[in-house]
Amino acid sequence: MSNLRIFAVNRKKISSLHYFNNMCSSKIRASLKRLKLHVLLGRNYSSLPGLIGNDIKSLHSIINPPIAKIRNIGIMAHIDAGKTTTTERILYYSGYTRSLGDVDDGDTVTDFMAQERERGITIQSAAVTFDWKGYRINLIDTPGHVDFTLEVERCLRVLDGAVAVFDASAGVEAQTLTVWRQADKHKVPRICFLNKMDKIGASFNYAVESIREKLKAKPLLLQLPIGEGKAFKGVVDVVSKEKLLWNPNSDDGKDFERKPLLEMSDPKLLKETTEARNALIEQVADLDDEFADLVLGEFSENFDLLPAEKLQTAIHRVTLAQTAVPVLCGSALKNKGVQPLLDAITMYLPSPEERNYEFLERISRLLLPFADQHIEIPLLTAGNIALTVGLKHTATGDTIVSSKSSALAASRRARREGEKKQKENNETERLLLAGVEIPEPVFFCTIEPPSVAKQPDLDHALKCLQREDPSLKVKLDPDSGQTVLCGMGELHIEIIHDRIKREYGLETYLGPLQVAYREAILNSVRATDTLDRTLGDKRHLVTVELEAKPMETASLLPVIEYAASVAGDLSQASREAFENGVHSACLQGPLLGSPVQDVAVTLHSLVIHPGTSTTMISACVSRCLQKALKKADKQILEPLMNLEVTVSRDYLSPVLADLAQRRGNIQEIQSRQDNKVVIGFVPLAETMGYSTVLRTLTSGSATFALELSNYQAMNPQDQSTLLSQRHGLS
Ligand SMILES: Nc1nc2c(ncn2[C@@H]2O[C@H](COP(=O)(O)OP(=O)(O)OP(=O)(O)O)[C@@H](O)[C@H]2O)c(=O)[nH]1
Repeated sequence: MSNLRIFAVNRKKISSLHYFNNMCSSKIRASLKRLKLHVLLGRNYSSLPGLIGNDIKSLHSIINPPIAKIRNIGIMAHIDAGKTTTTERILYYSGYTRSLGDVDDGDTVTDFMAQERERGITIQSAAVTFDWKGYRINLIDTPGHVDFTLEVERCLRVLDGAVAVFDASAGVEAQTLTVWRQADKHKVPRICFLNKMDKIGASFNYAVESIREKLKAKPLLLQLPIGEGKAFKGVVDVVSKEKLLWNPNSDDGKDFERKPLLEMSDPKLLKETTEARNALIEQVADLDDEFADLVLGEFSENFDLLPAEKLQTAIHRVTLAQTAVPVLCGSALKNKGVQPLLDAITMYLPSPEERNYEFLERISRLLLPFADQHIEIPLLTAGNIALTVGLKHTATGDTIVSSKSSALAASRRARREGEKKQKENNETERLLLAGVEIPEPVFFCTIEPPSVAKQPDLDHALKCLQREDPSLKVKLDPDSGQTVLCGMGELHIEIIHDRIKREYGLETYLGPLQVAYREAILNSVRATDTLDRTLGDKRHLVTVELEAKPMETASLLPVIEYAASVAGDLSQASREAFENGVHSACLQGPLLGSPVQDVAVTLHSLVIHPGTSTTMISACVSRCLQKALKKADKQILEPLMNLEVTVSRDYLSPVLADLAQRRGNIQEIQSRQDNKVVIGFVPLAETMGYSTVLRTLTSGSATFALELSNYQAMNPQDQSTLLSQRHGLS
């Protein structure tokens, strides 16, 4: 951090968004070389926000908009709901791009990685900055595929607000639930955009109902659709009682008219809208006391007299308090409804200062991100997103602070905050950005460089990729010495493999993909062990007696207990040595060498000869525990996935038949318009290559989502087949 100049401002409450992308310097250099502001990959870009032509002098002013005018937002959704398409429209209408990108043509701004363009999916979050009606919007497009949930989480924790995009024909889908929960965890205010209103089967009411039921959220209907499916023409603004109709002859959706609803021309729509507006007013008044006072006082006789701005301000407060979510609708693909969505982002989502962060940092080398381009900027104020370089030891999830003492103060505060976590409106609650929770990987495989001489290059590439993506784990197989990649799914590992080739020029070889199993014991066992070793002239002698027993914790962390006879006599160093030994033994179970879950270990006796090193104590404990685990009755646990397949009725039977062969357990089959949604569980081991098979079975018409549910015991027959395979017996 040598070239980092930082200062902190304590007096004033300043919000700040510390989004420092941990790009490796080589990657940054590559990006800088590519830095051309106006031409990128054949797309037609407009100038930077606020810049007139190429006037770099005005850069200072564009970098520091008033904080109240900044919106740091993310777009999140289930895969294929239309995040990238919506983002493209947003960029186009804001003037950031001069042509409309298309996911299906592979030329979008935010999906700039080669893999994203080829596969038509978002993998890495991309940040873009643009202006809309005097507001500065920093927008992050996040991936929808479950293999990349960590990427979503690392974005959510720095966002001030988010737009949740839904496919209006499907409503809430599996991955929406996951990201919604993540957004709940990081307390990110949201608005919902029901996209694909043009699609056959699109249903505004159905989608709203699913938000209410599945997300347990209170939808505030700020718009009503005018027509659905092919008949979708525009929307009604419920707050202002206006209709917004897009010119059917406009090919980019820029041309639309906003007209008040009139009794003469639209009696039915006006009646519906008035009812919807009254319901909205009542709903907001229920959630916001200040607004309730206003409504009950001045406007109780006639809600029609209530000015739109008063309602908007109250909706803003309710959105910020996360007691309800505004709902809008449209069709990004057909260029309808995106401009009002932008208005809603500026109107209802909070500015960073409303979110109570307290840091301001200044760093000497700062870059402003424009998807895969970066422009160097002199300074950055609170609430903005920037990249910085040269932070060699930081990784995704770190919070950067201004000095050691402020870090200490922050951690003290965080501890205090933990103690009074239950208290509402805790001002310090958001001071430290919560670290990202890194999910345990479920798949692994070996990776080999093209030649031994290239191993250091591979190690370097993996180190860089891991810092960007902590859900990728890399370890050495202790027996074979091979490098092992552990990831969140088949696609995740495939993409890593691809990136090593494209970004680091290394052609690597992957071994077969293996499932990350776990092991558990079924009964209590006791063991003793003695280690007696003389190293140089020093004798290390230790005897341990311990007991391992099964326990339902669903955790890889062993529960450690001390028998009353030893508890008082142990020094802190011996305790730590014992715990280290237990942890290391639990990493490698006796059946497959997989981690051991659900185990409690009790120390009954530990006799240490004076001068014995703590390493030797740990080694003895570890060996003793392994002995105990070996003696116990054992069980392999396999990852079980929640599966949701959306398939048209015609293809339901082959999909179900295939799932039966994959040891699938179907819980429910729902109807969703013309589709069937199959919900159930399937062991991860049976999902390899599922996307290809599903595509073939359904002529590409089905979609699916997988998410880790839990680890379940394998049945004895499957377990013995697996063990024979692993031990080369079949
Ligand atoms: N009918 C219709 N199709 C849409 C609409 N918006 C997007 N699509 C299509 O839906 C598909 C997925 O769109 P994307 O924008 O890539 O969705 P995404 O949510 O970014 O997907 P991931 O990045 O893979 O998570 C593409 O084929 C789009 O053309 C819409 O408003 N109406």
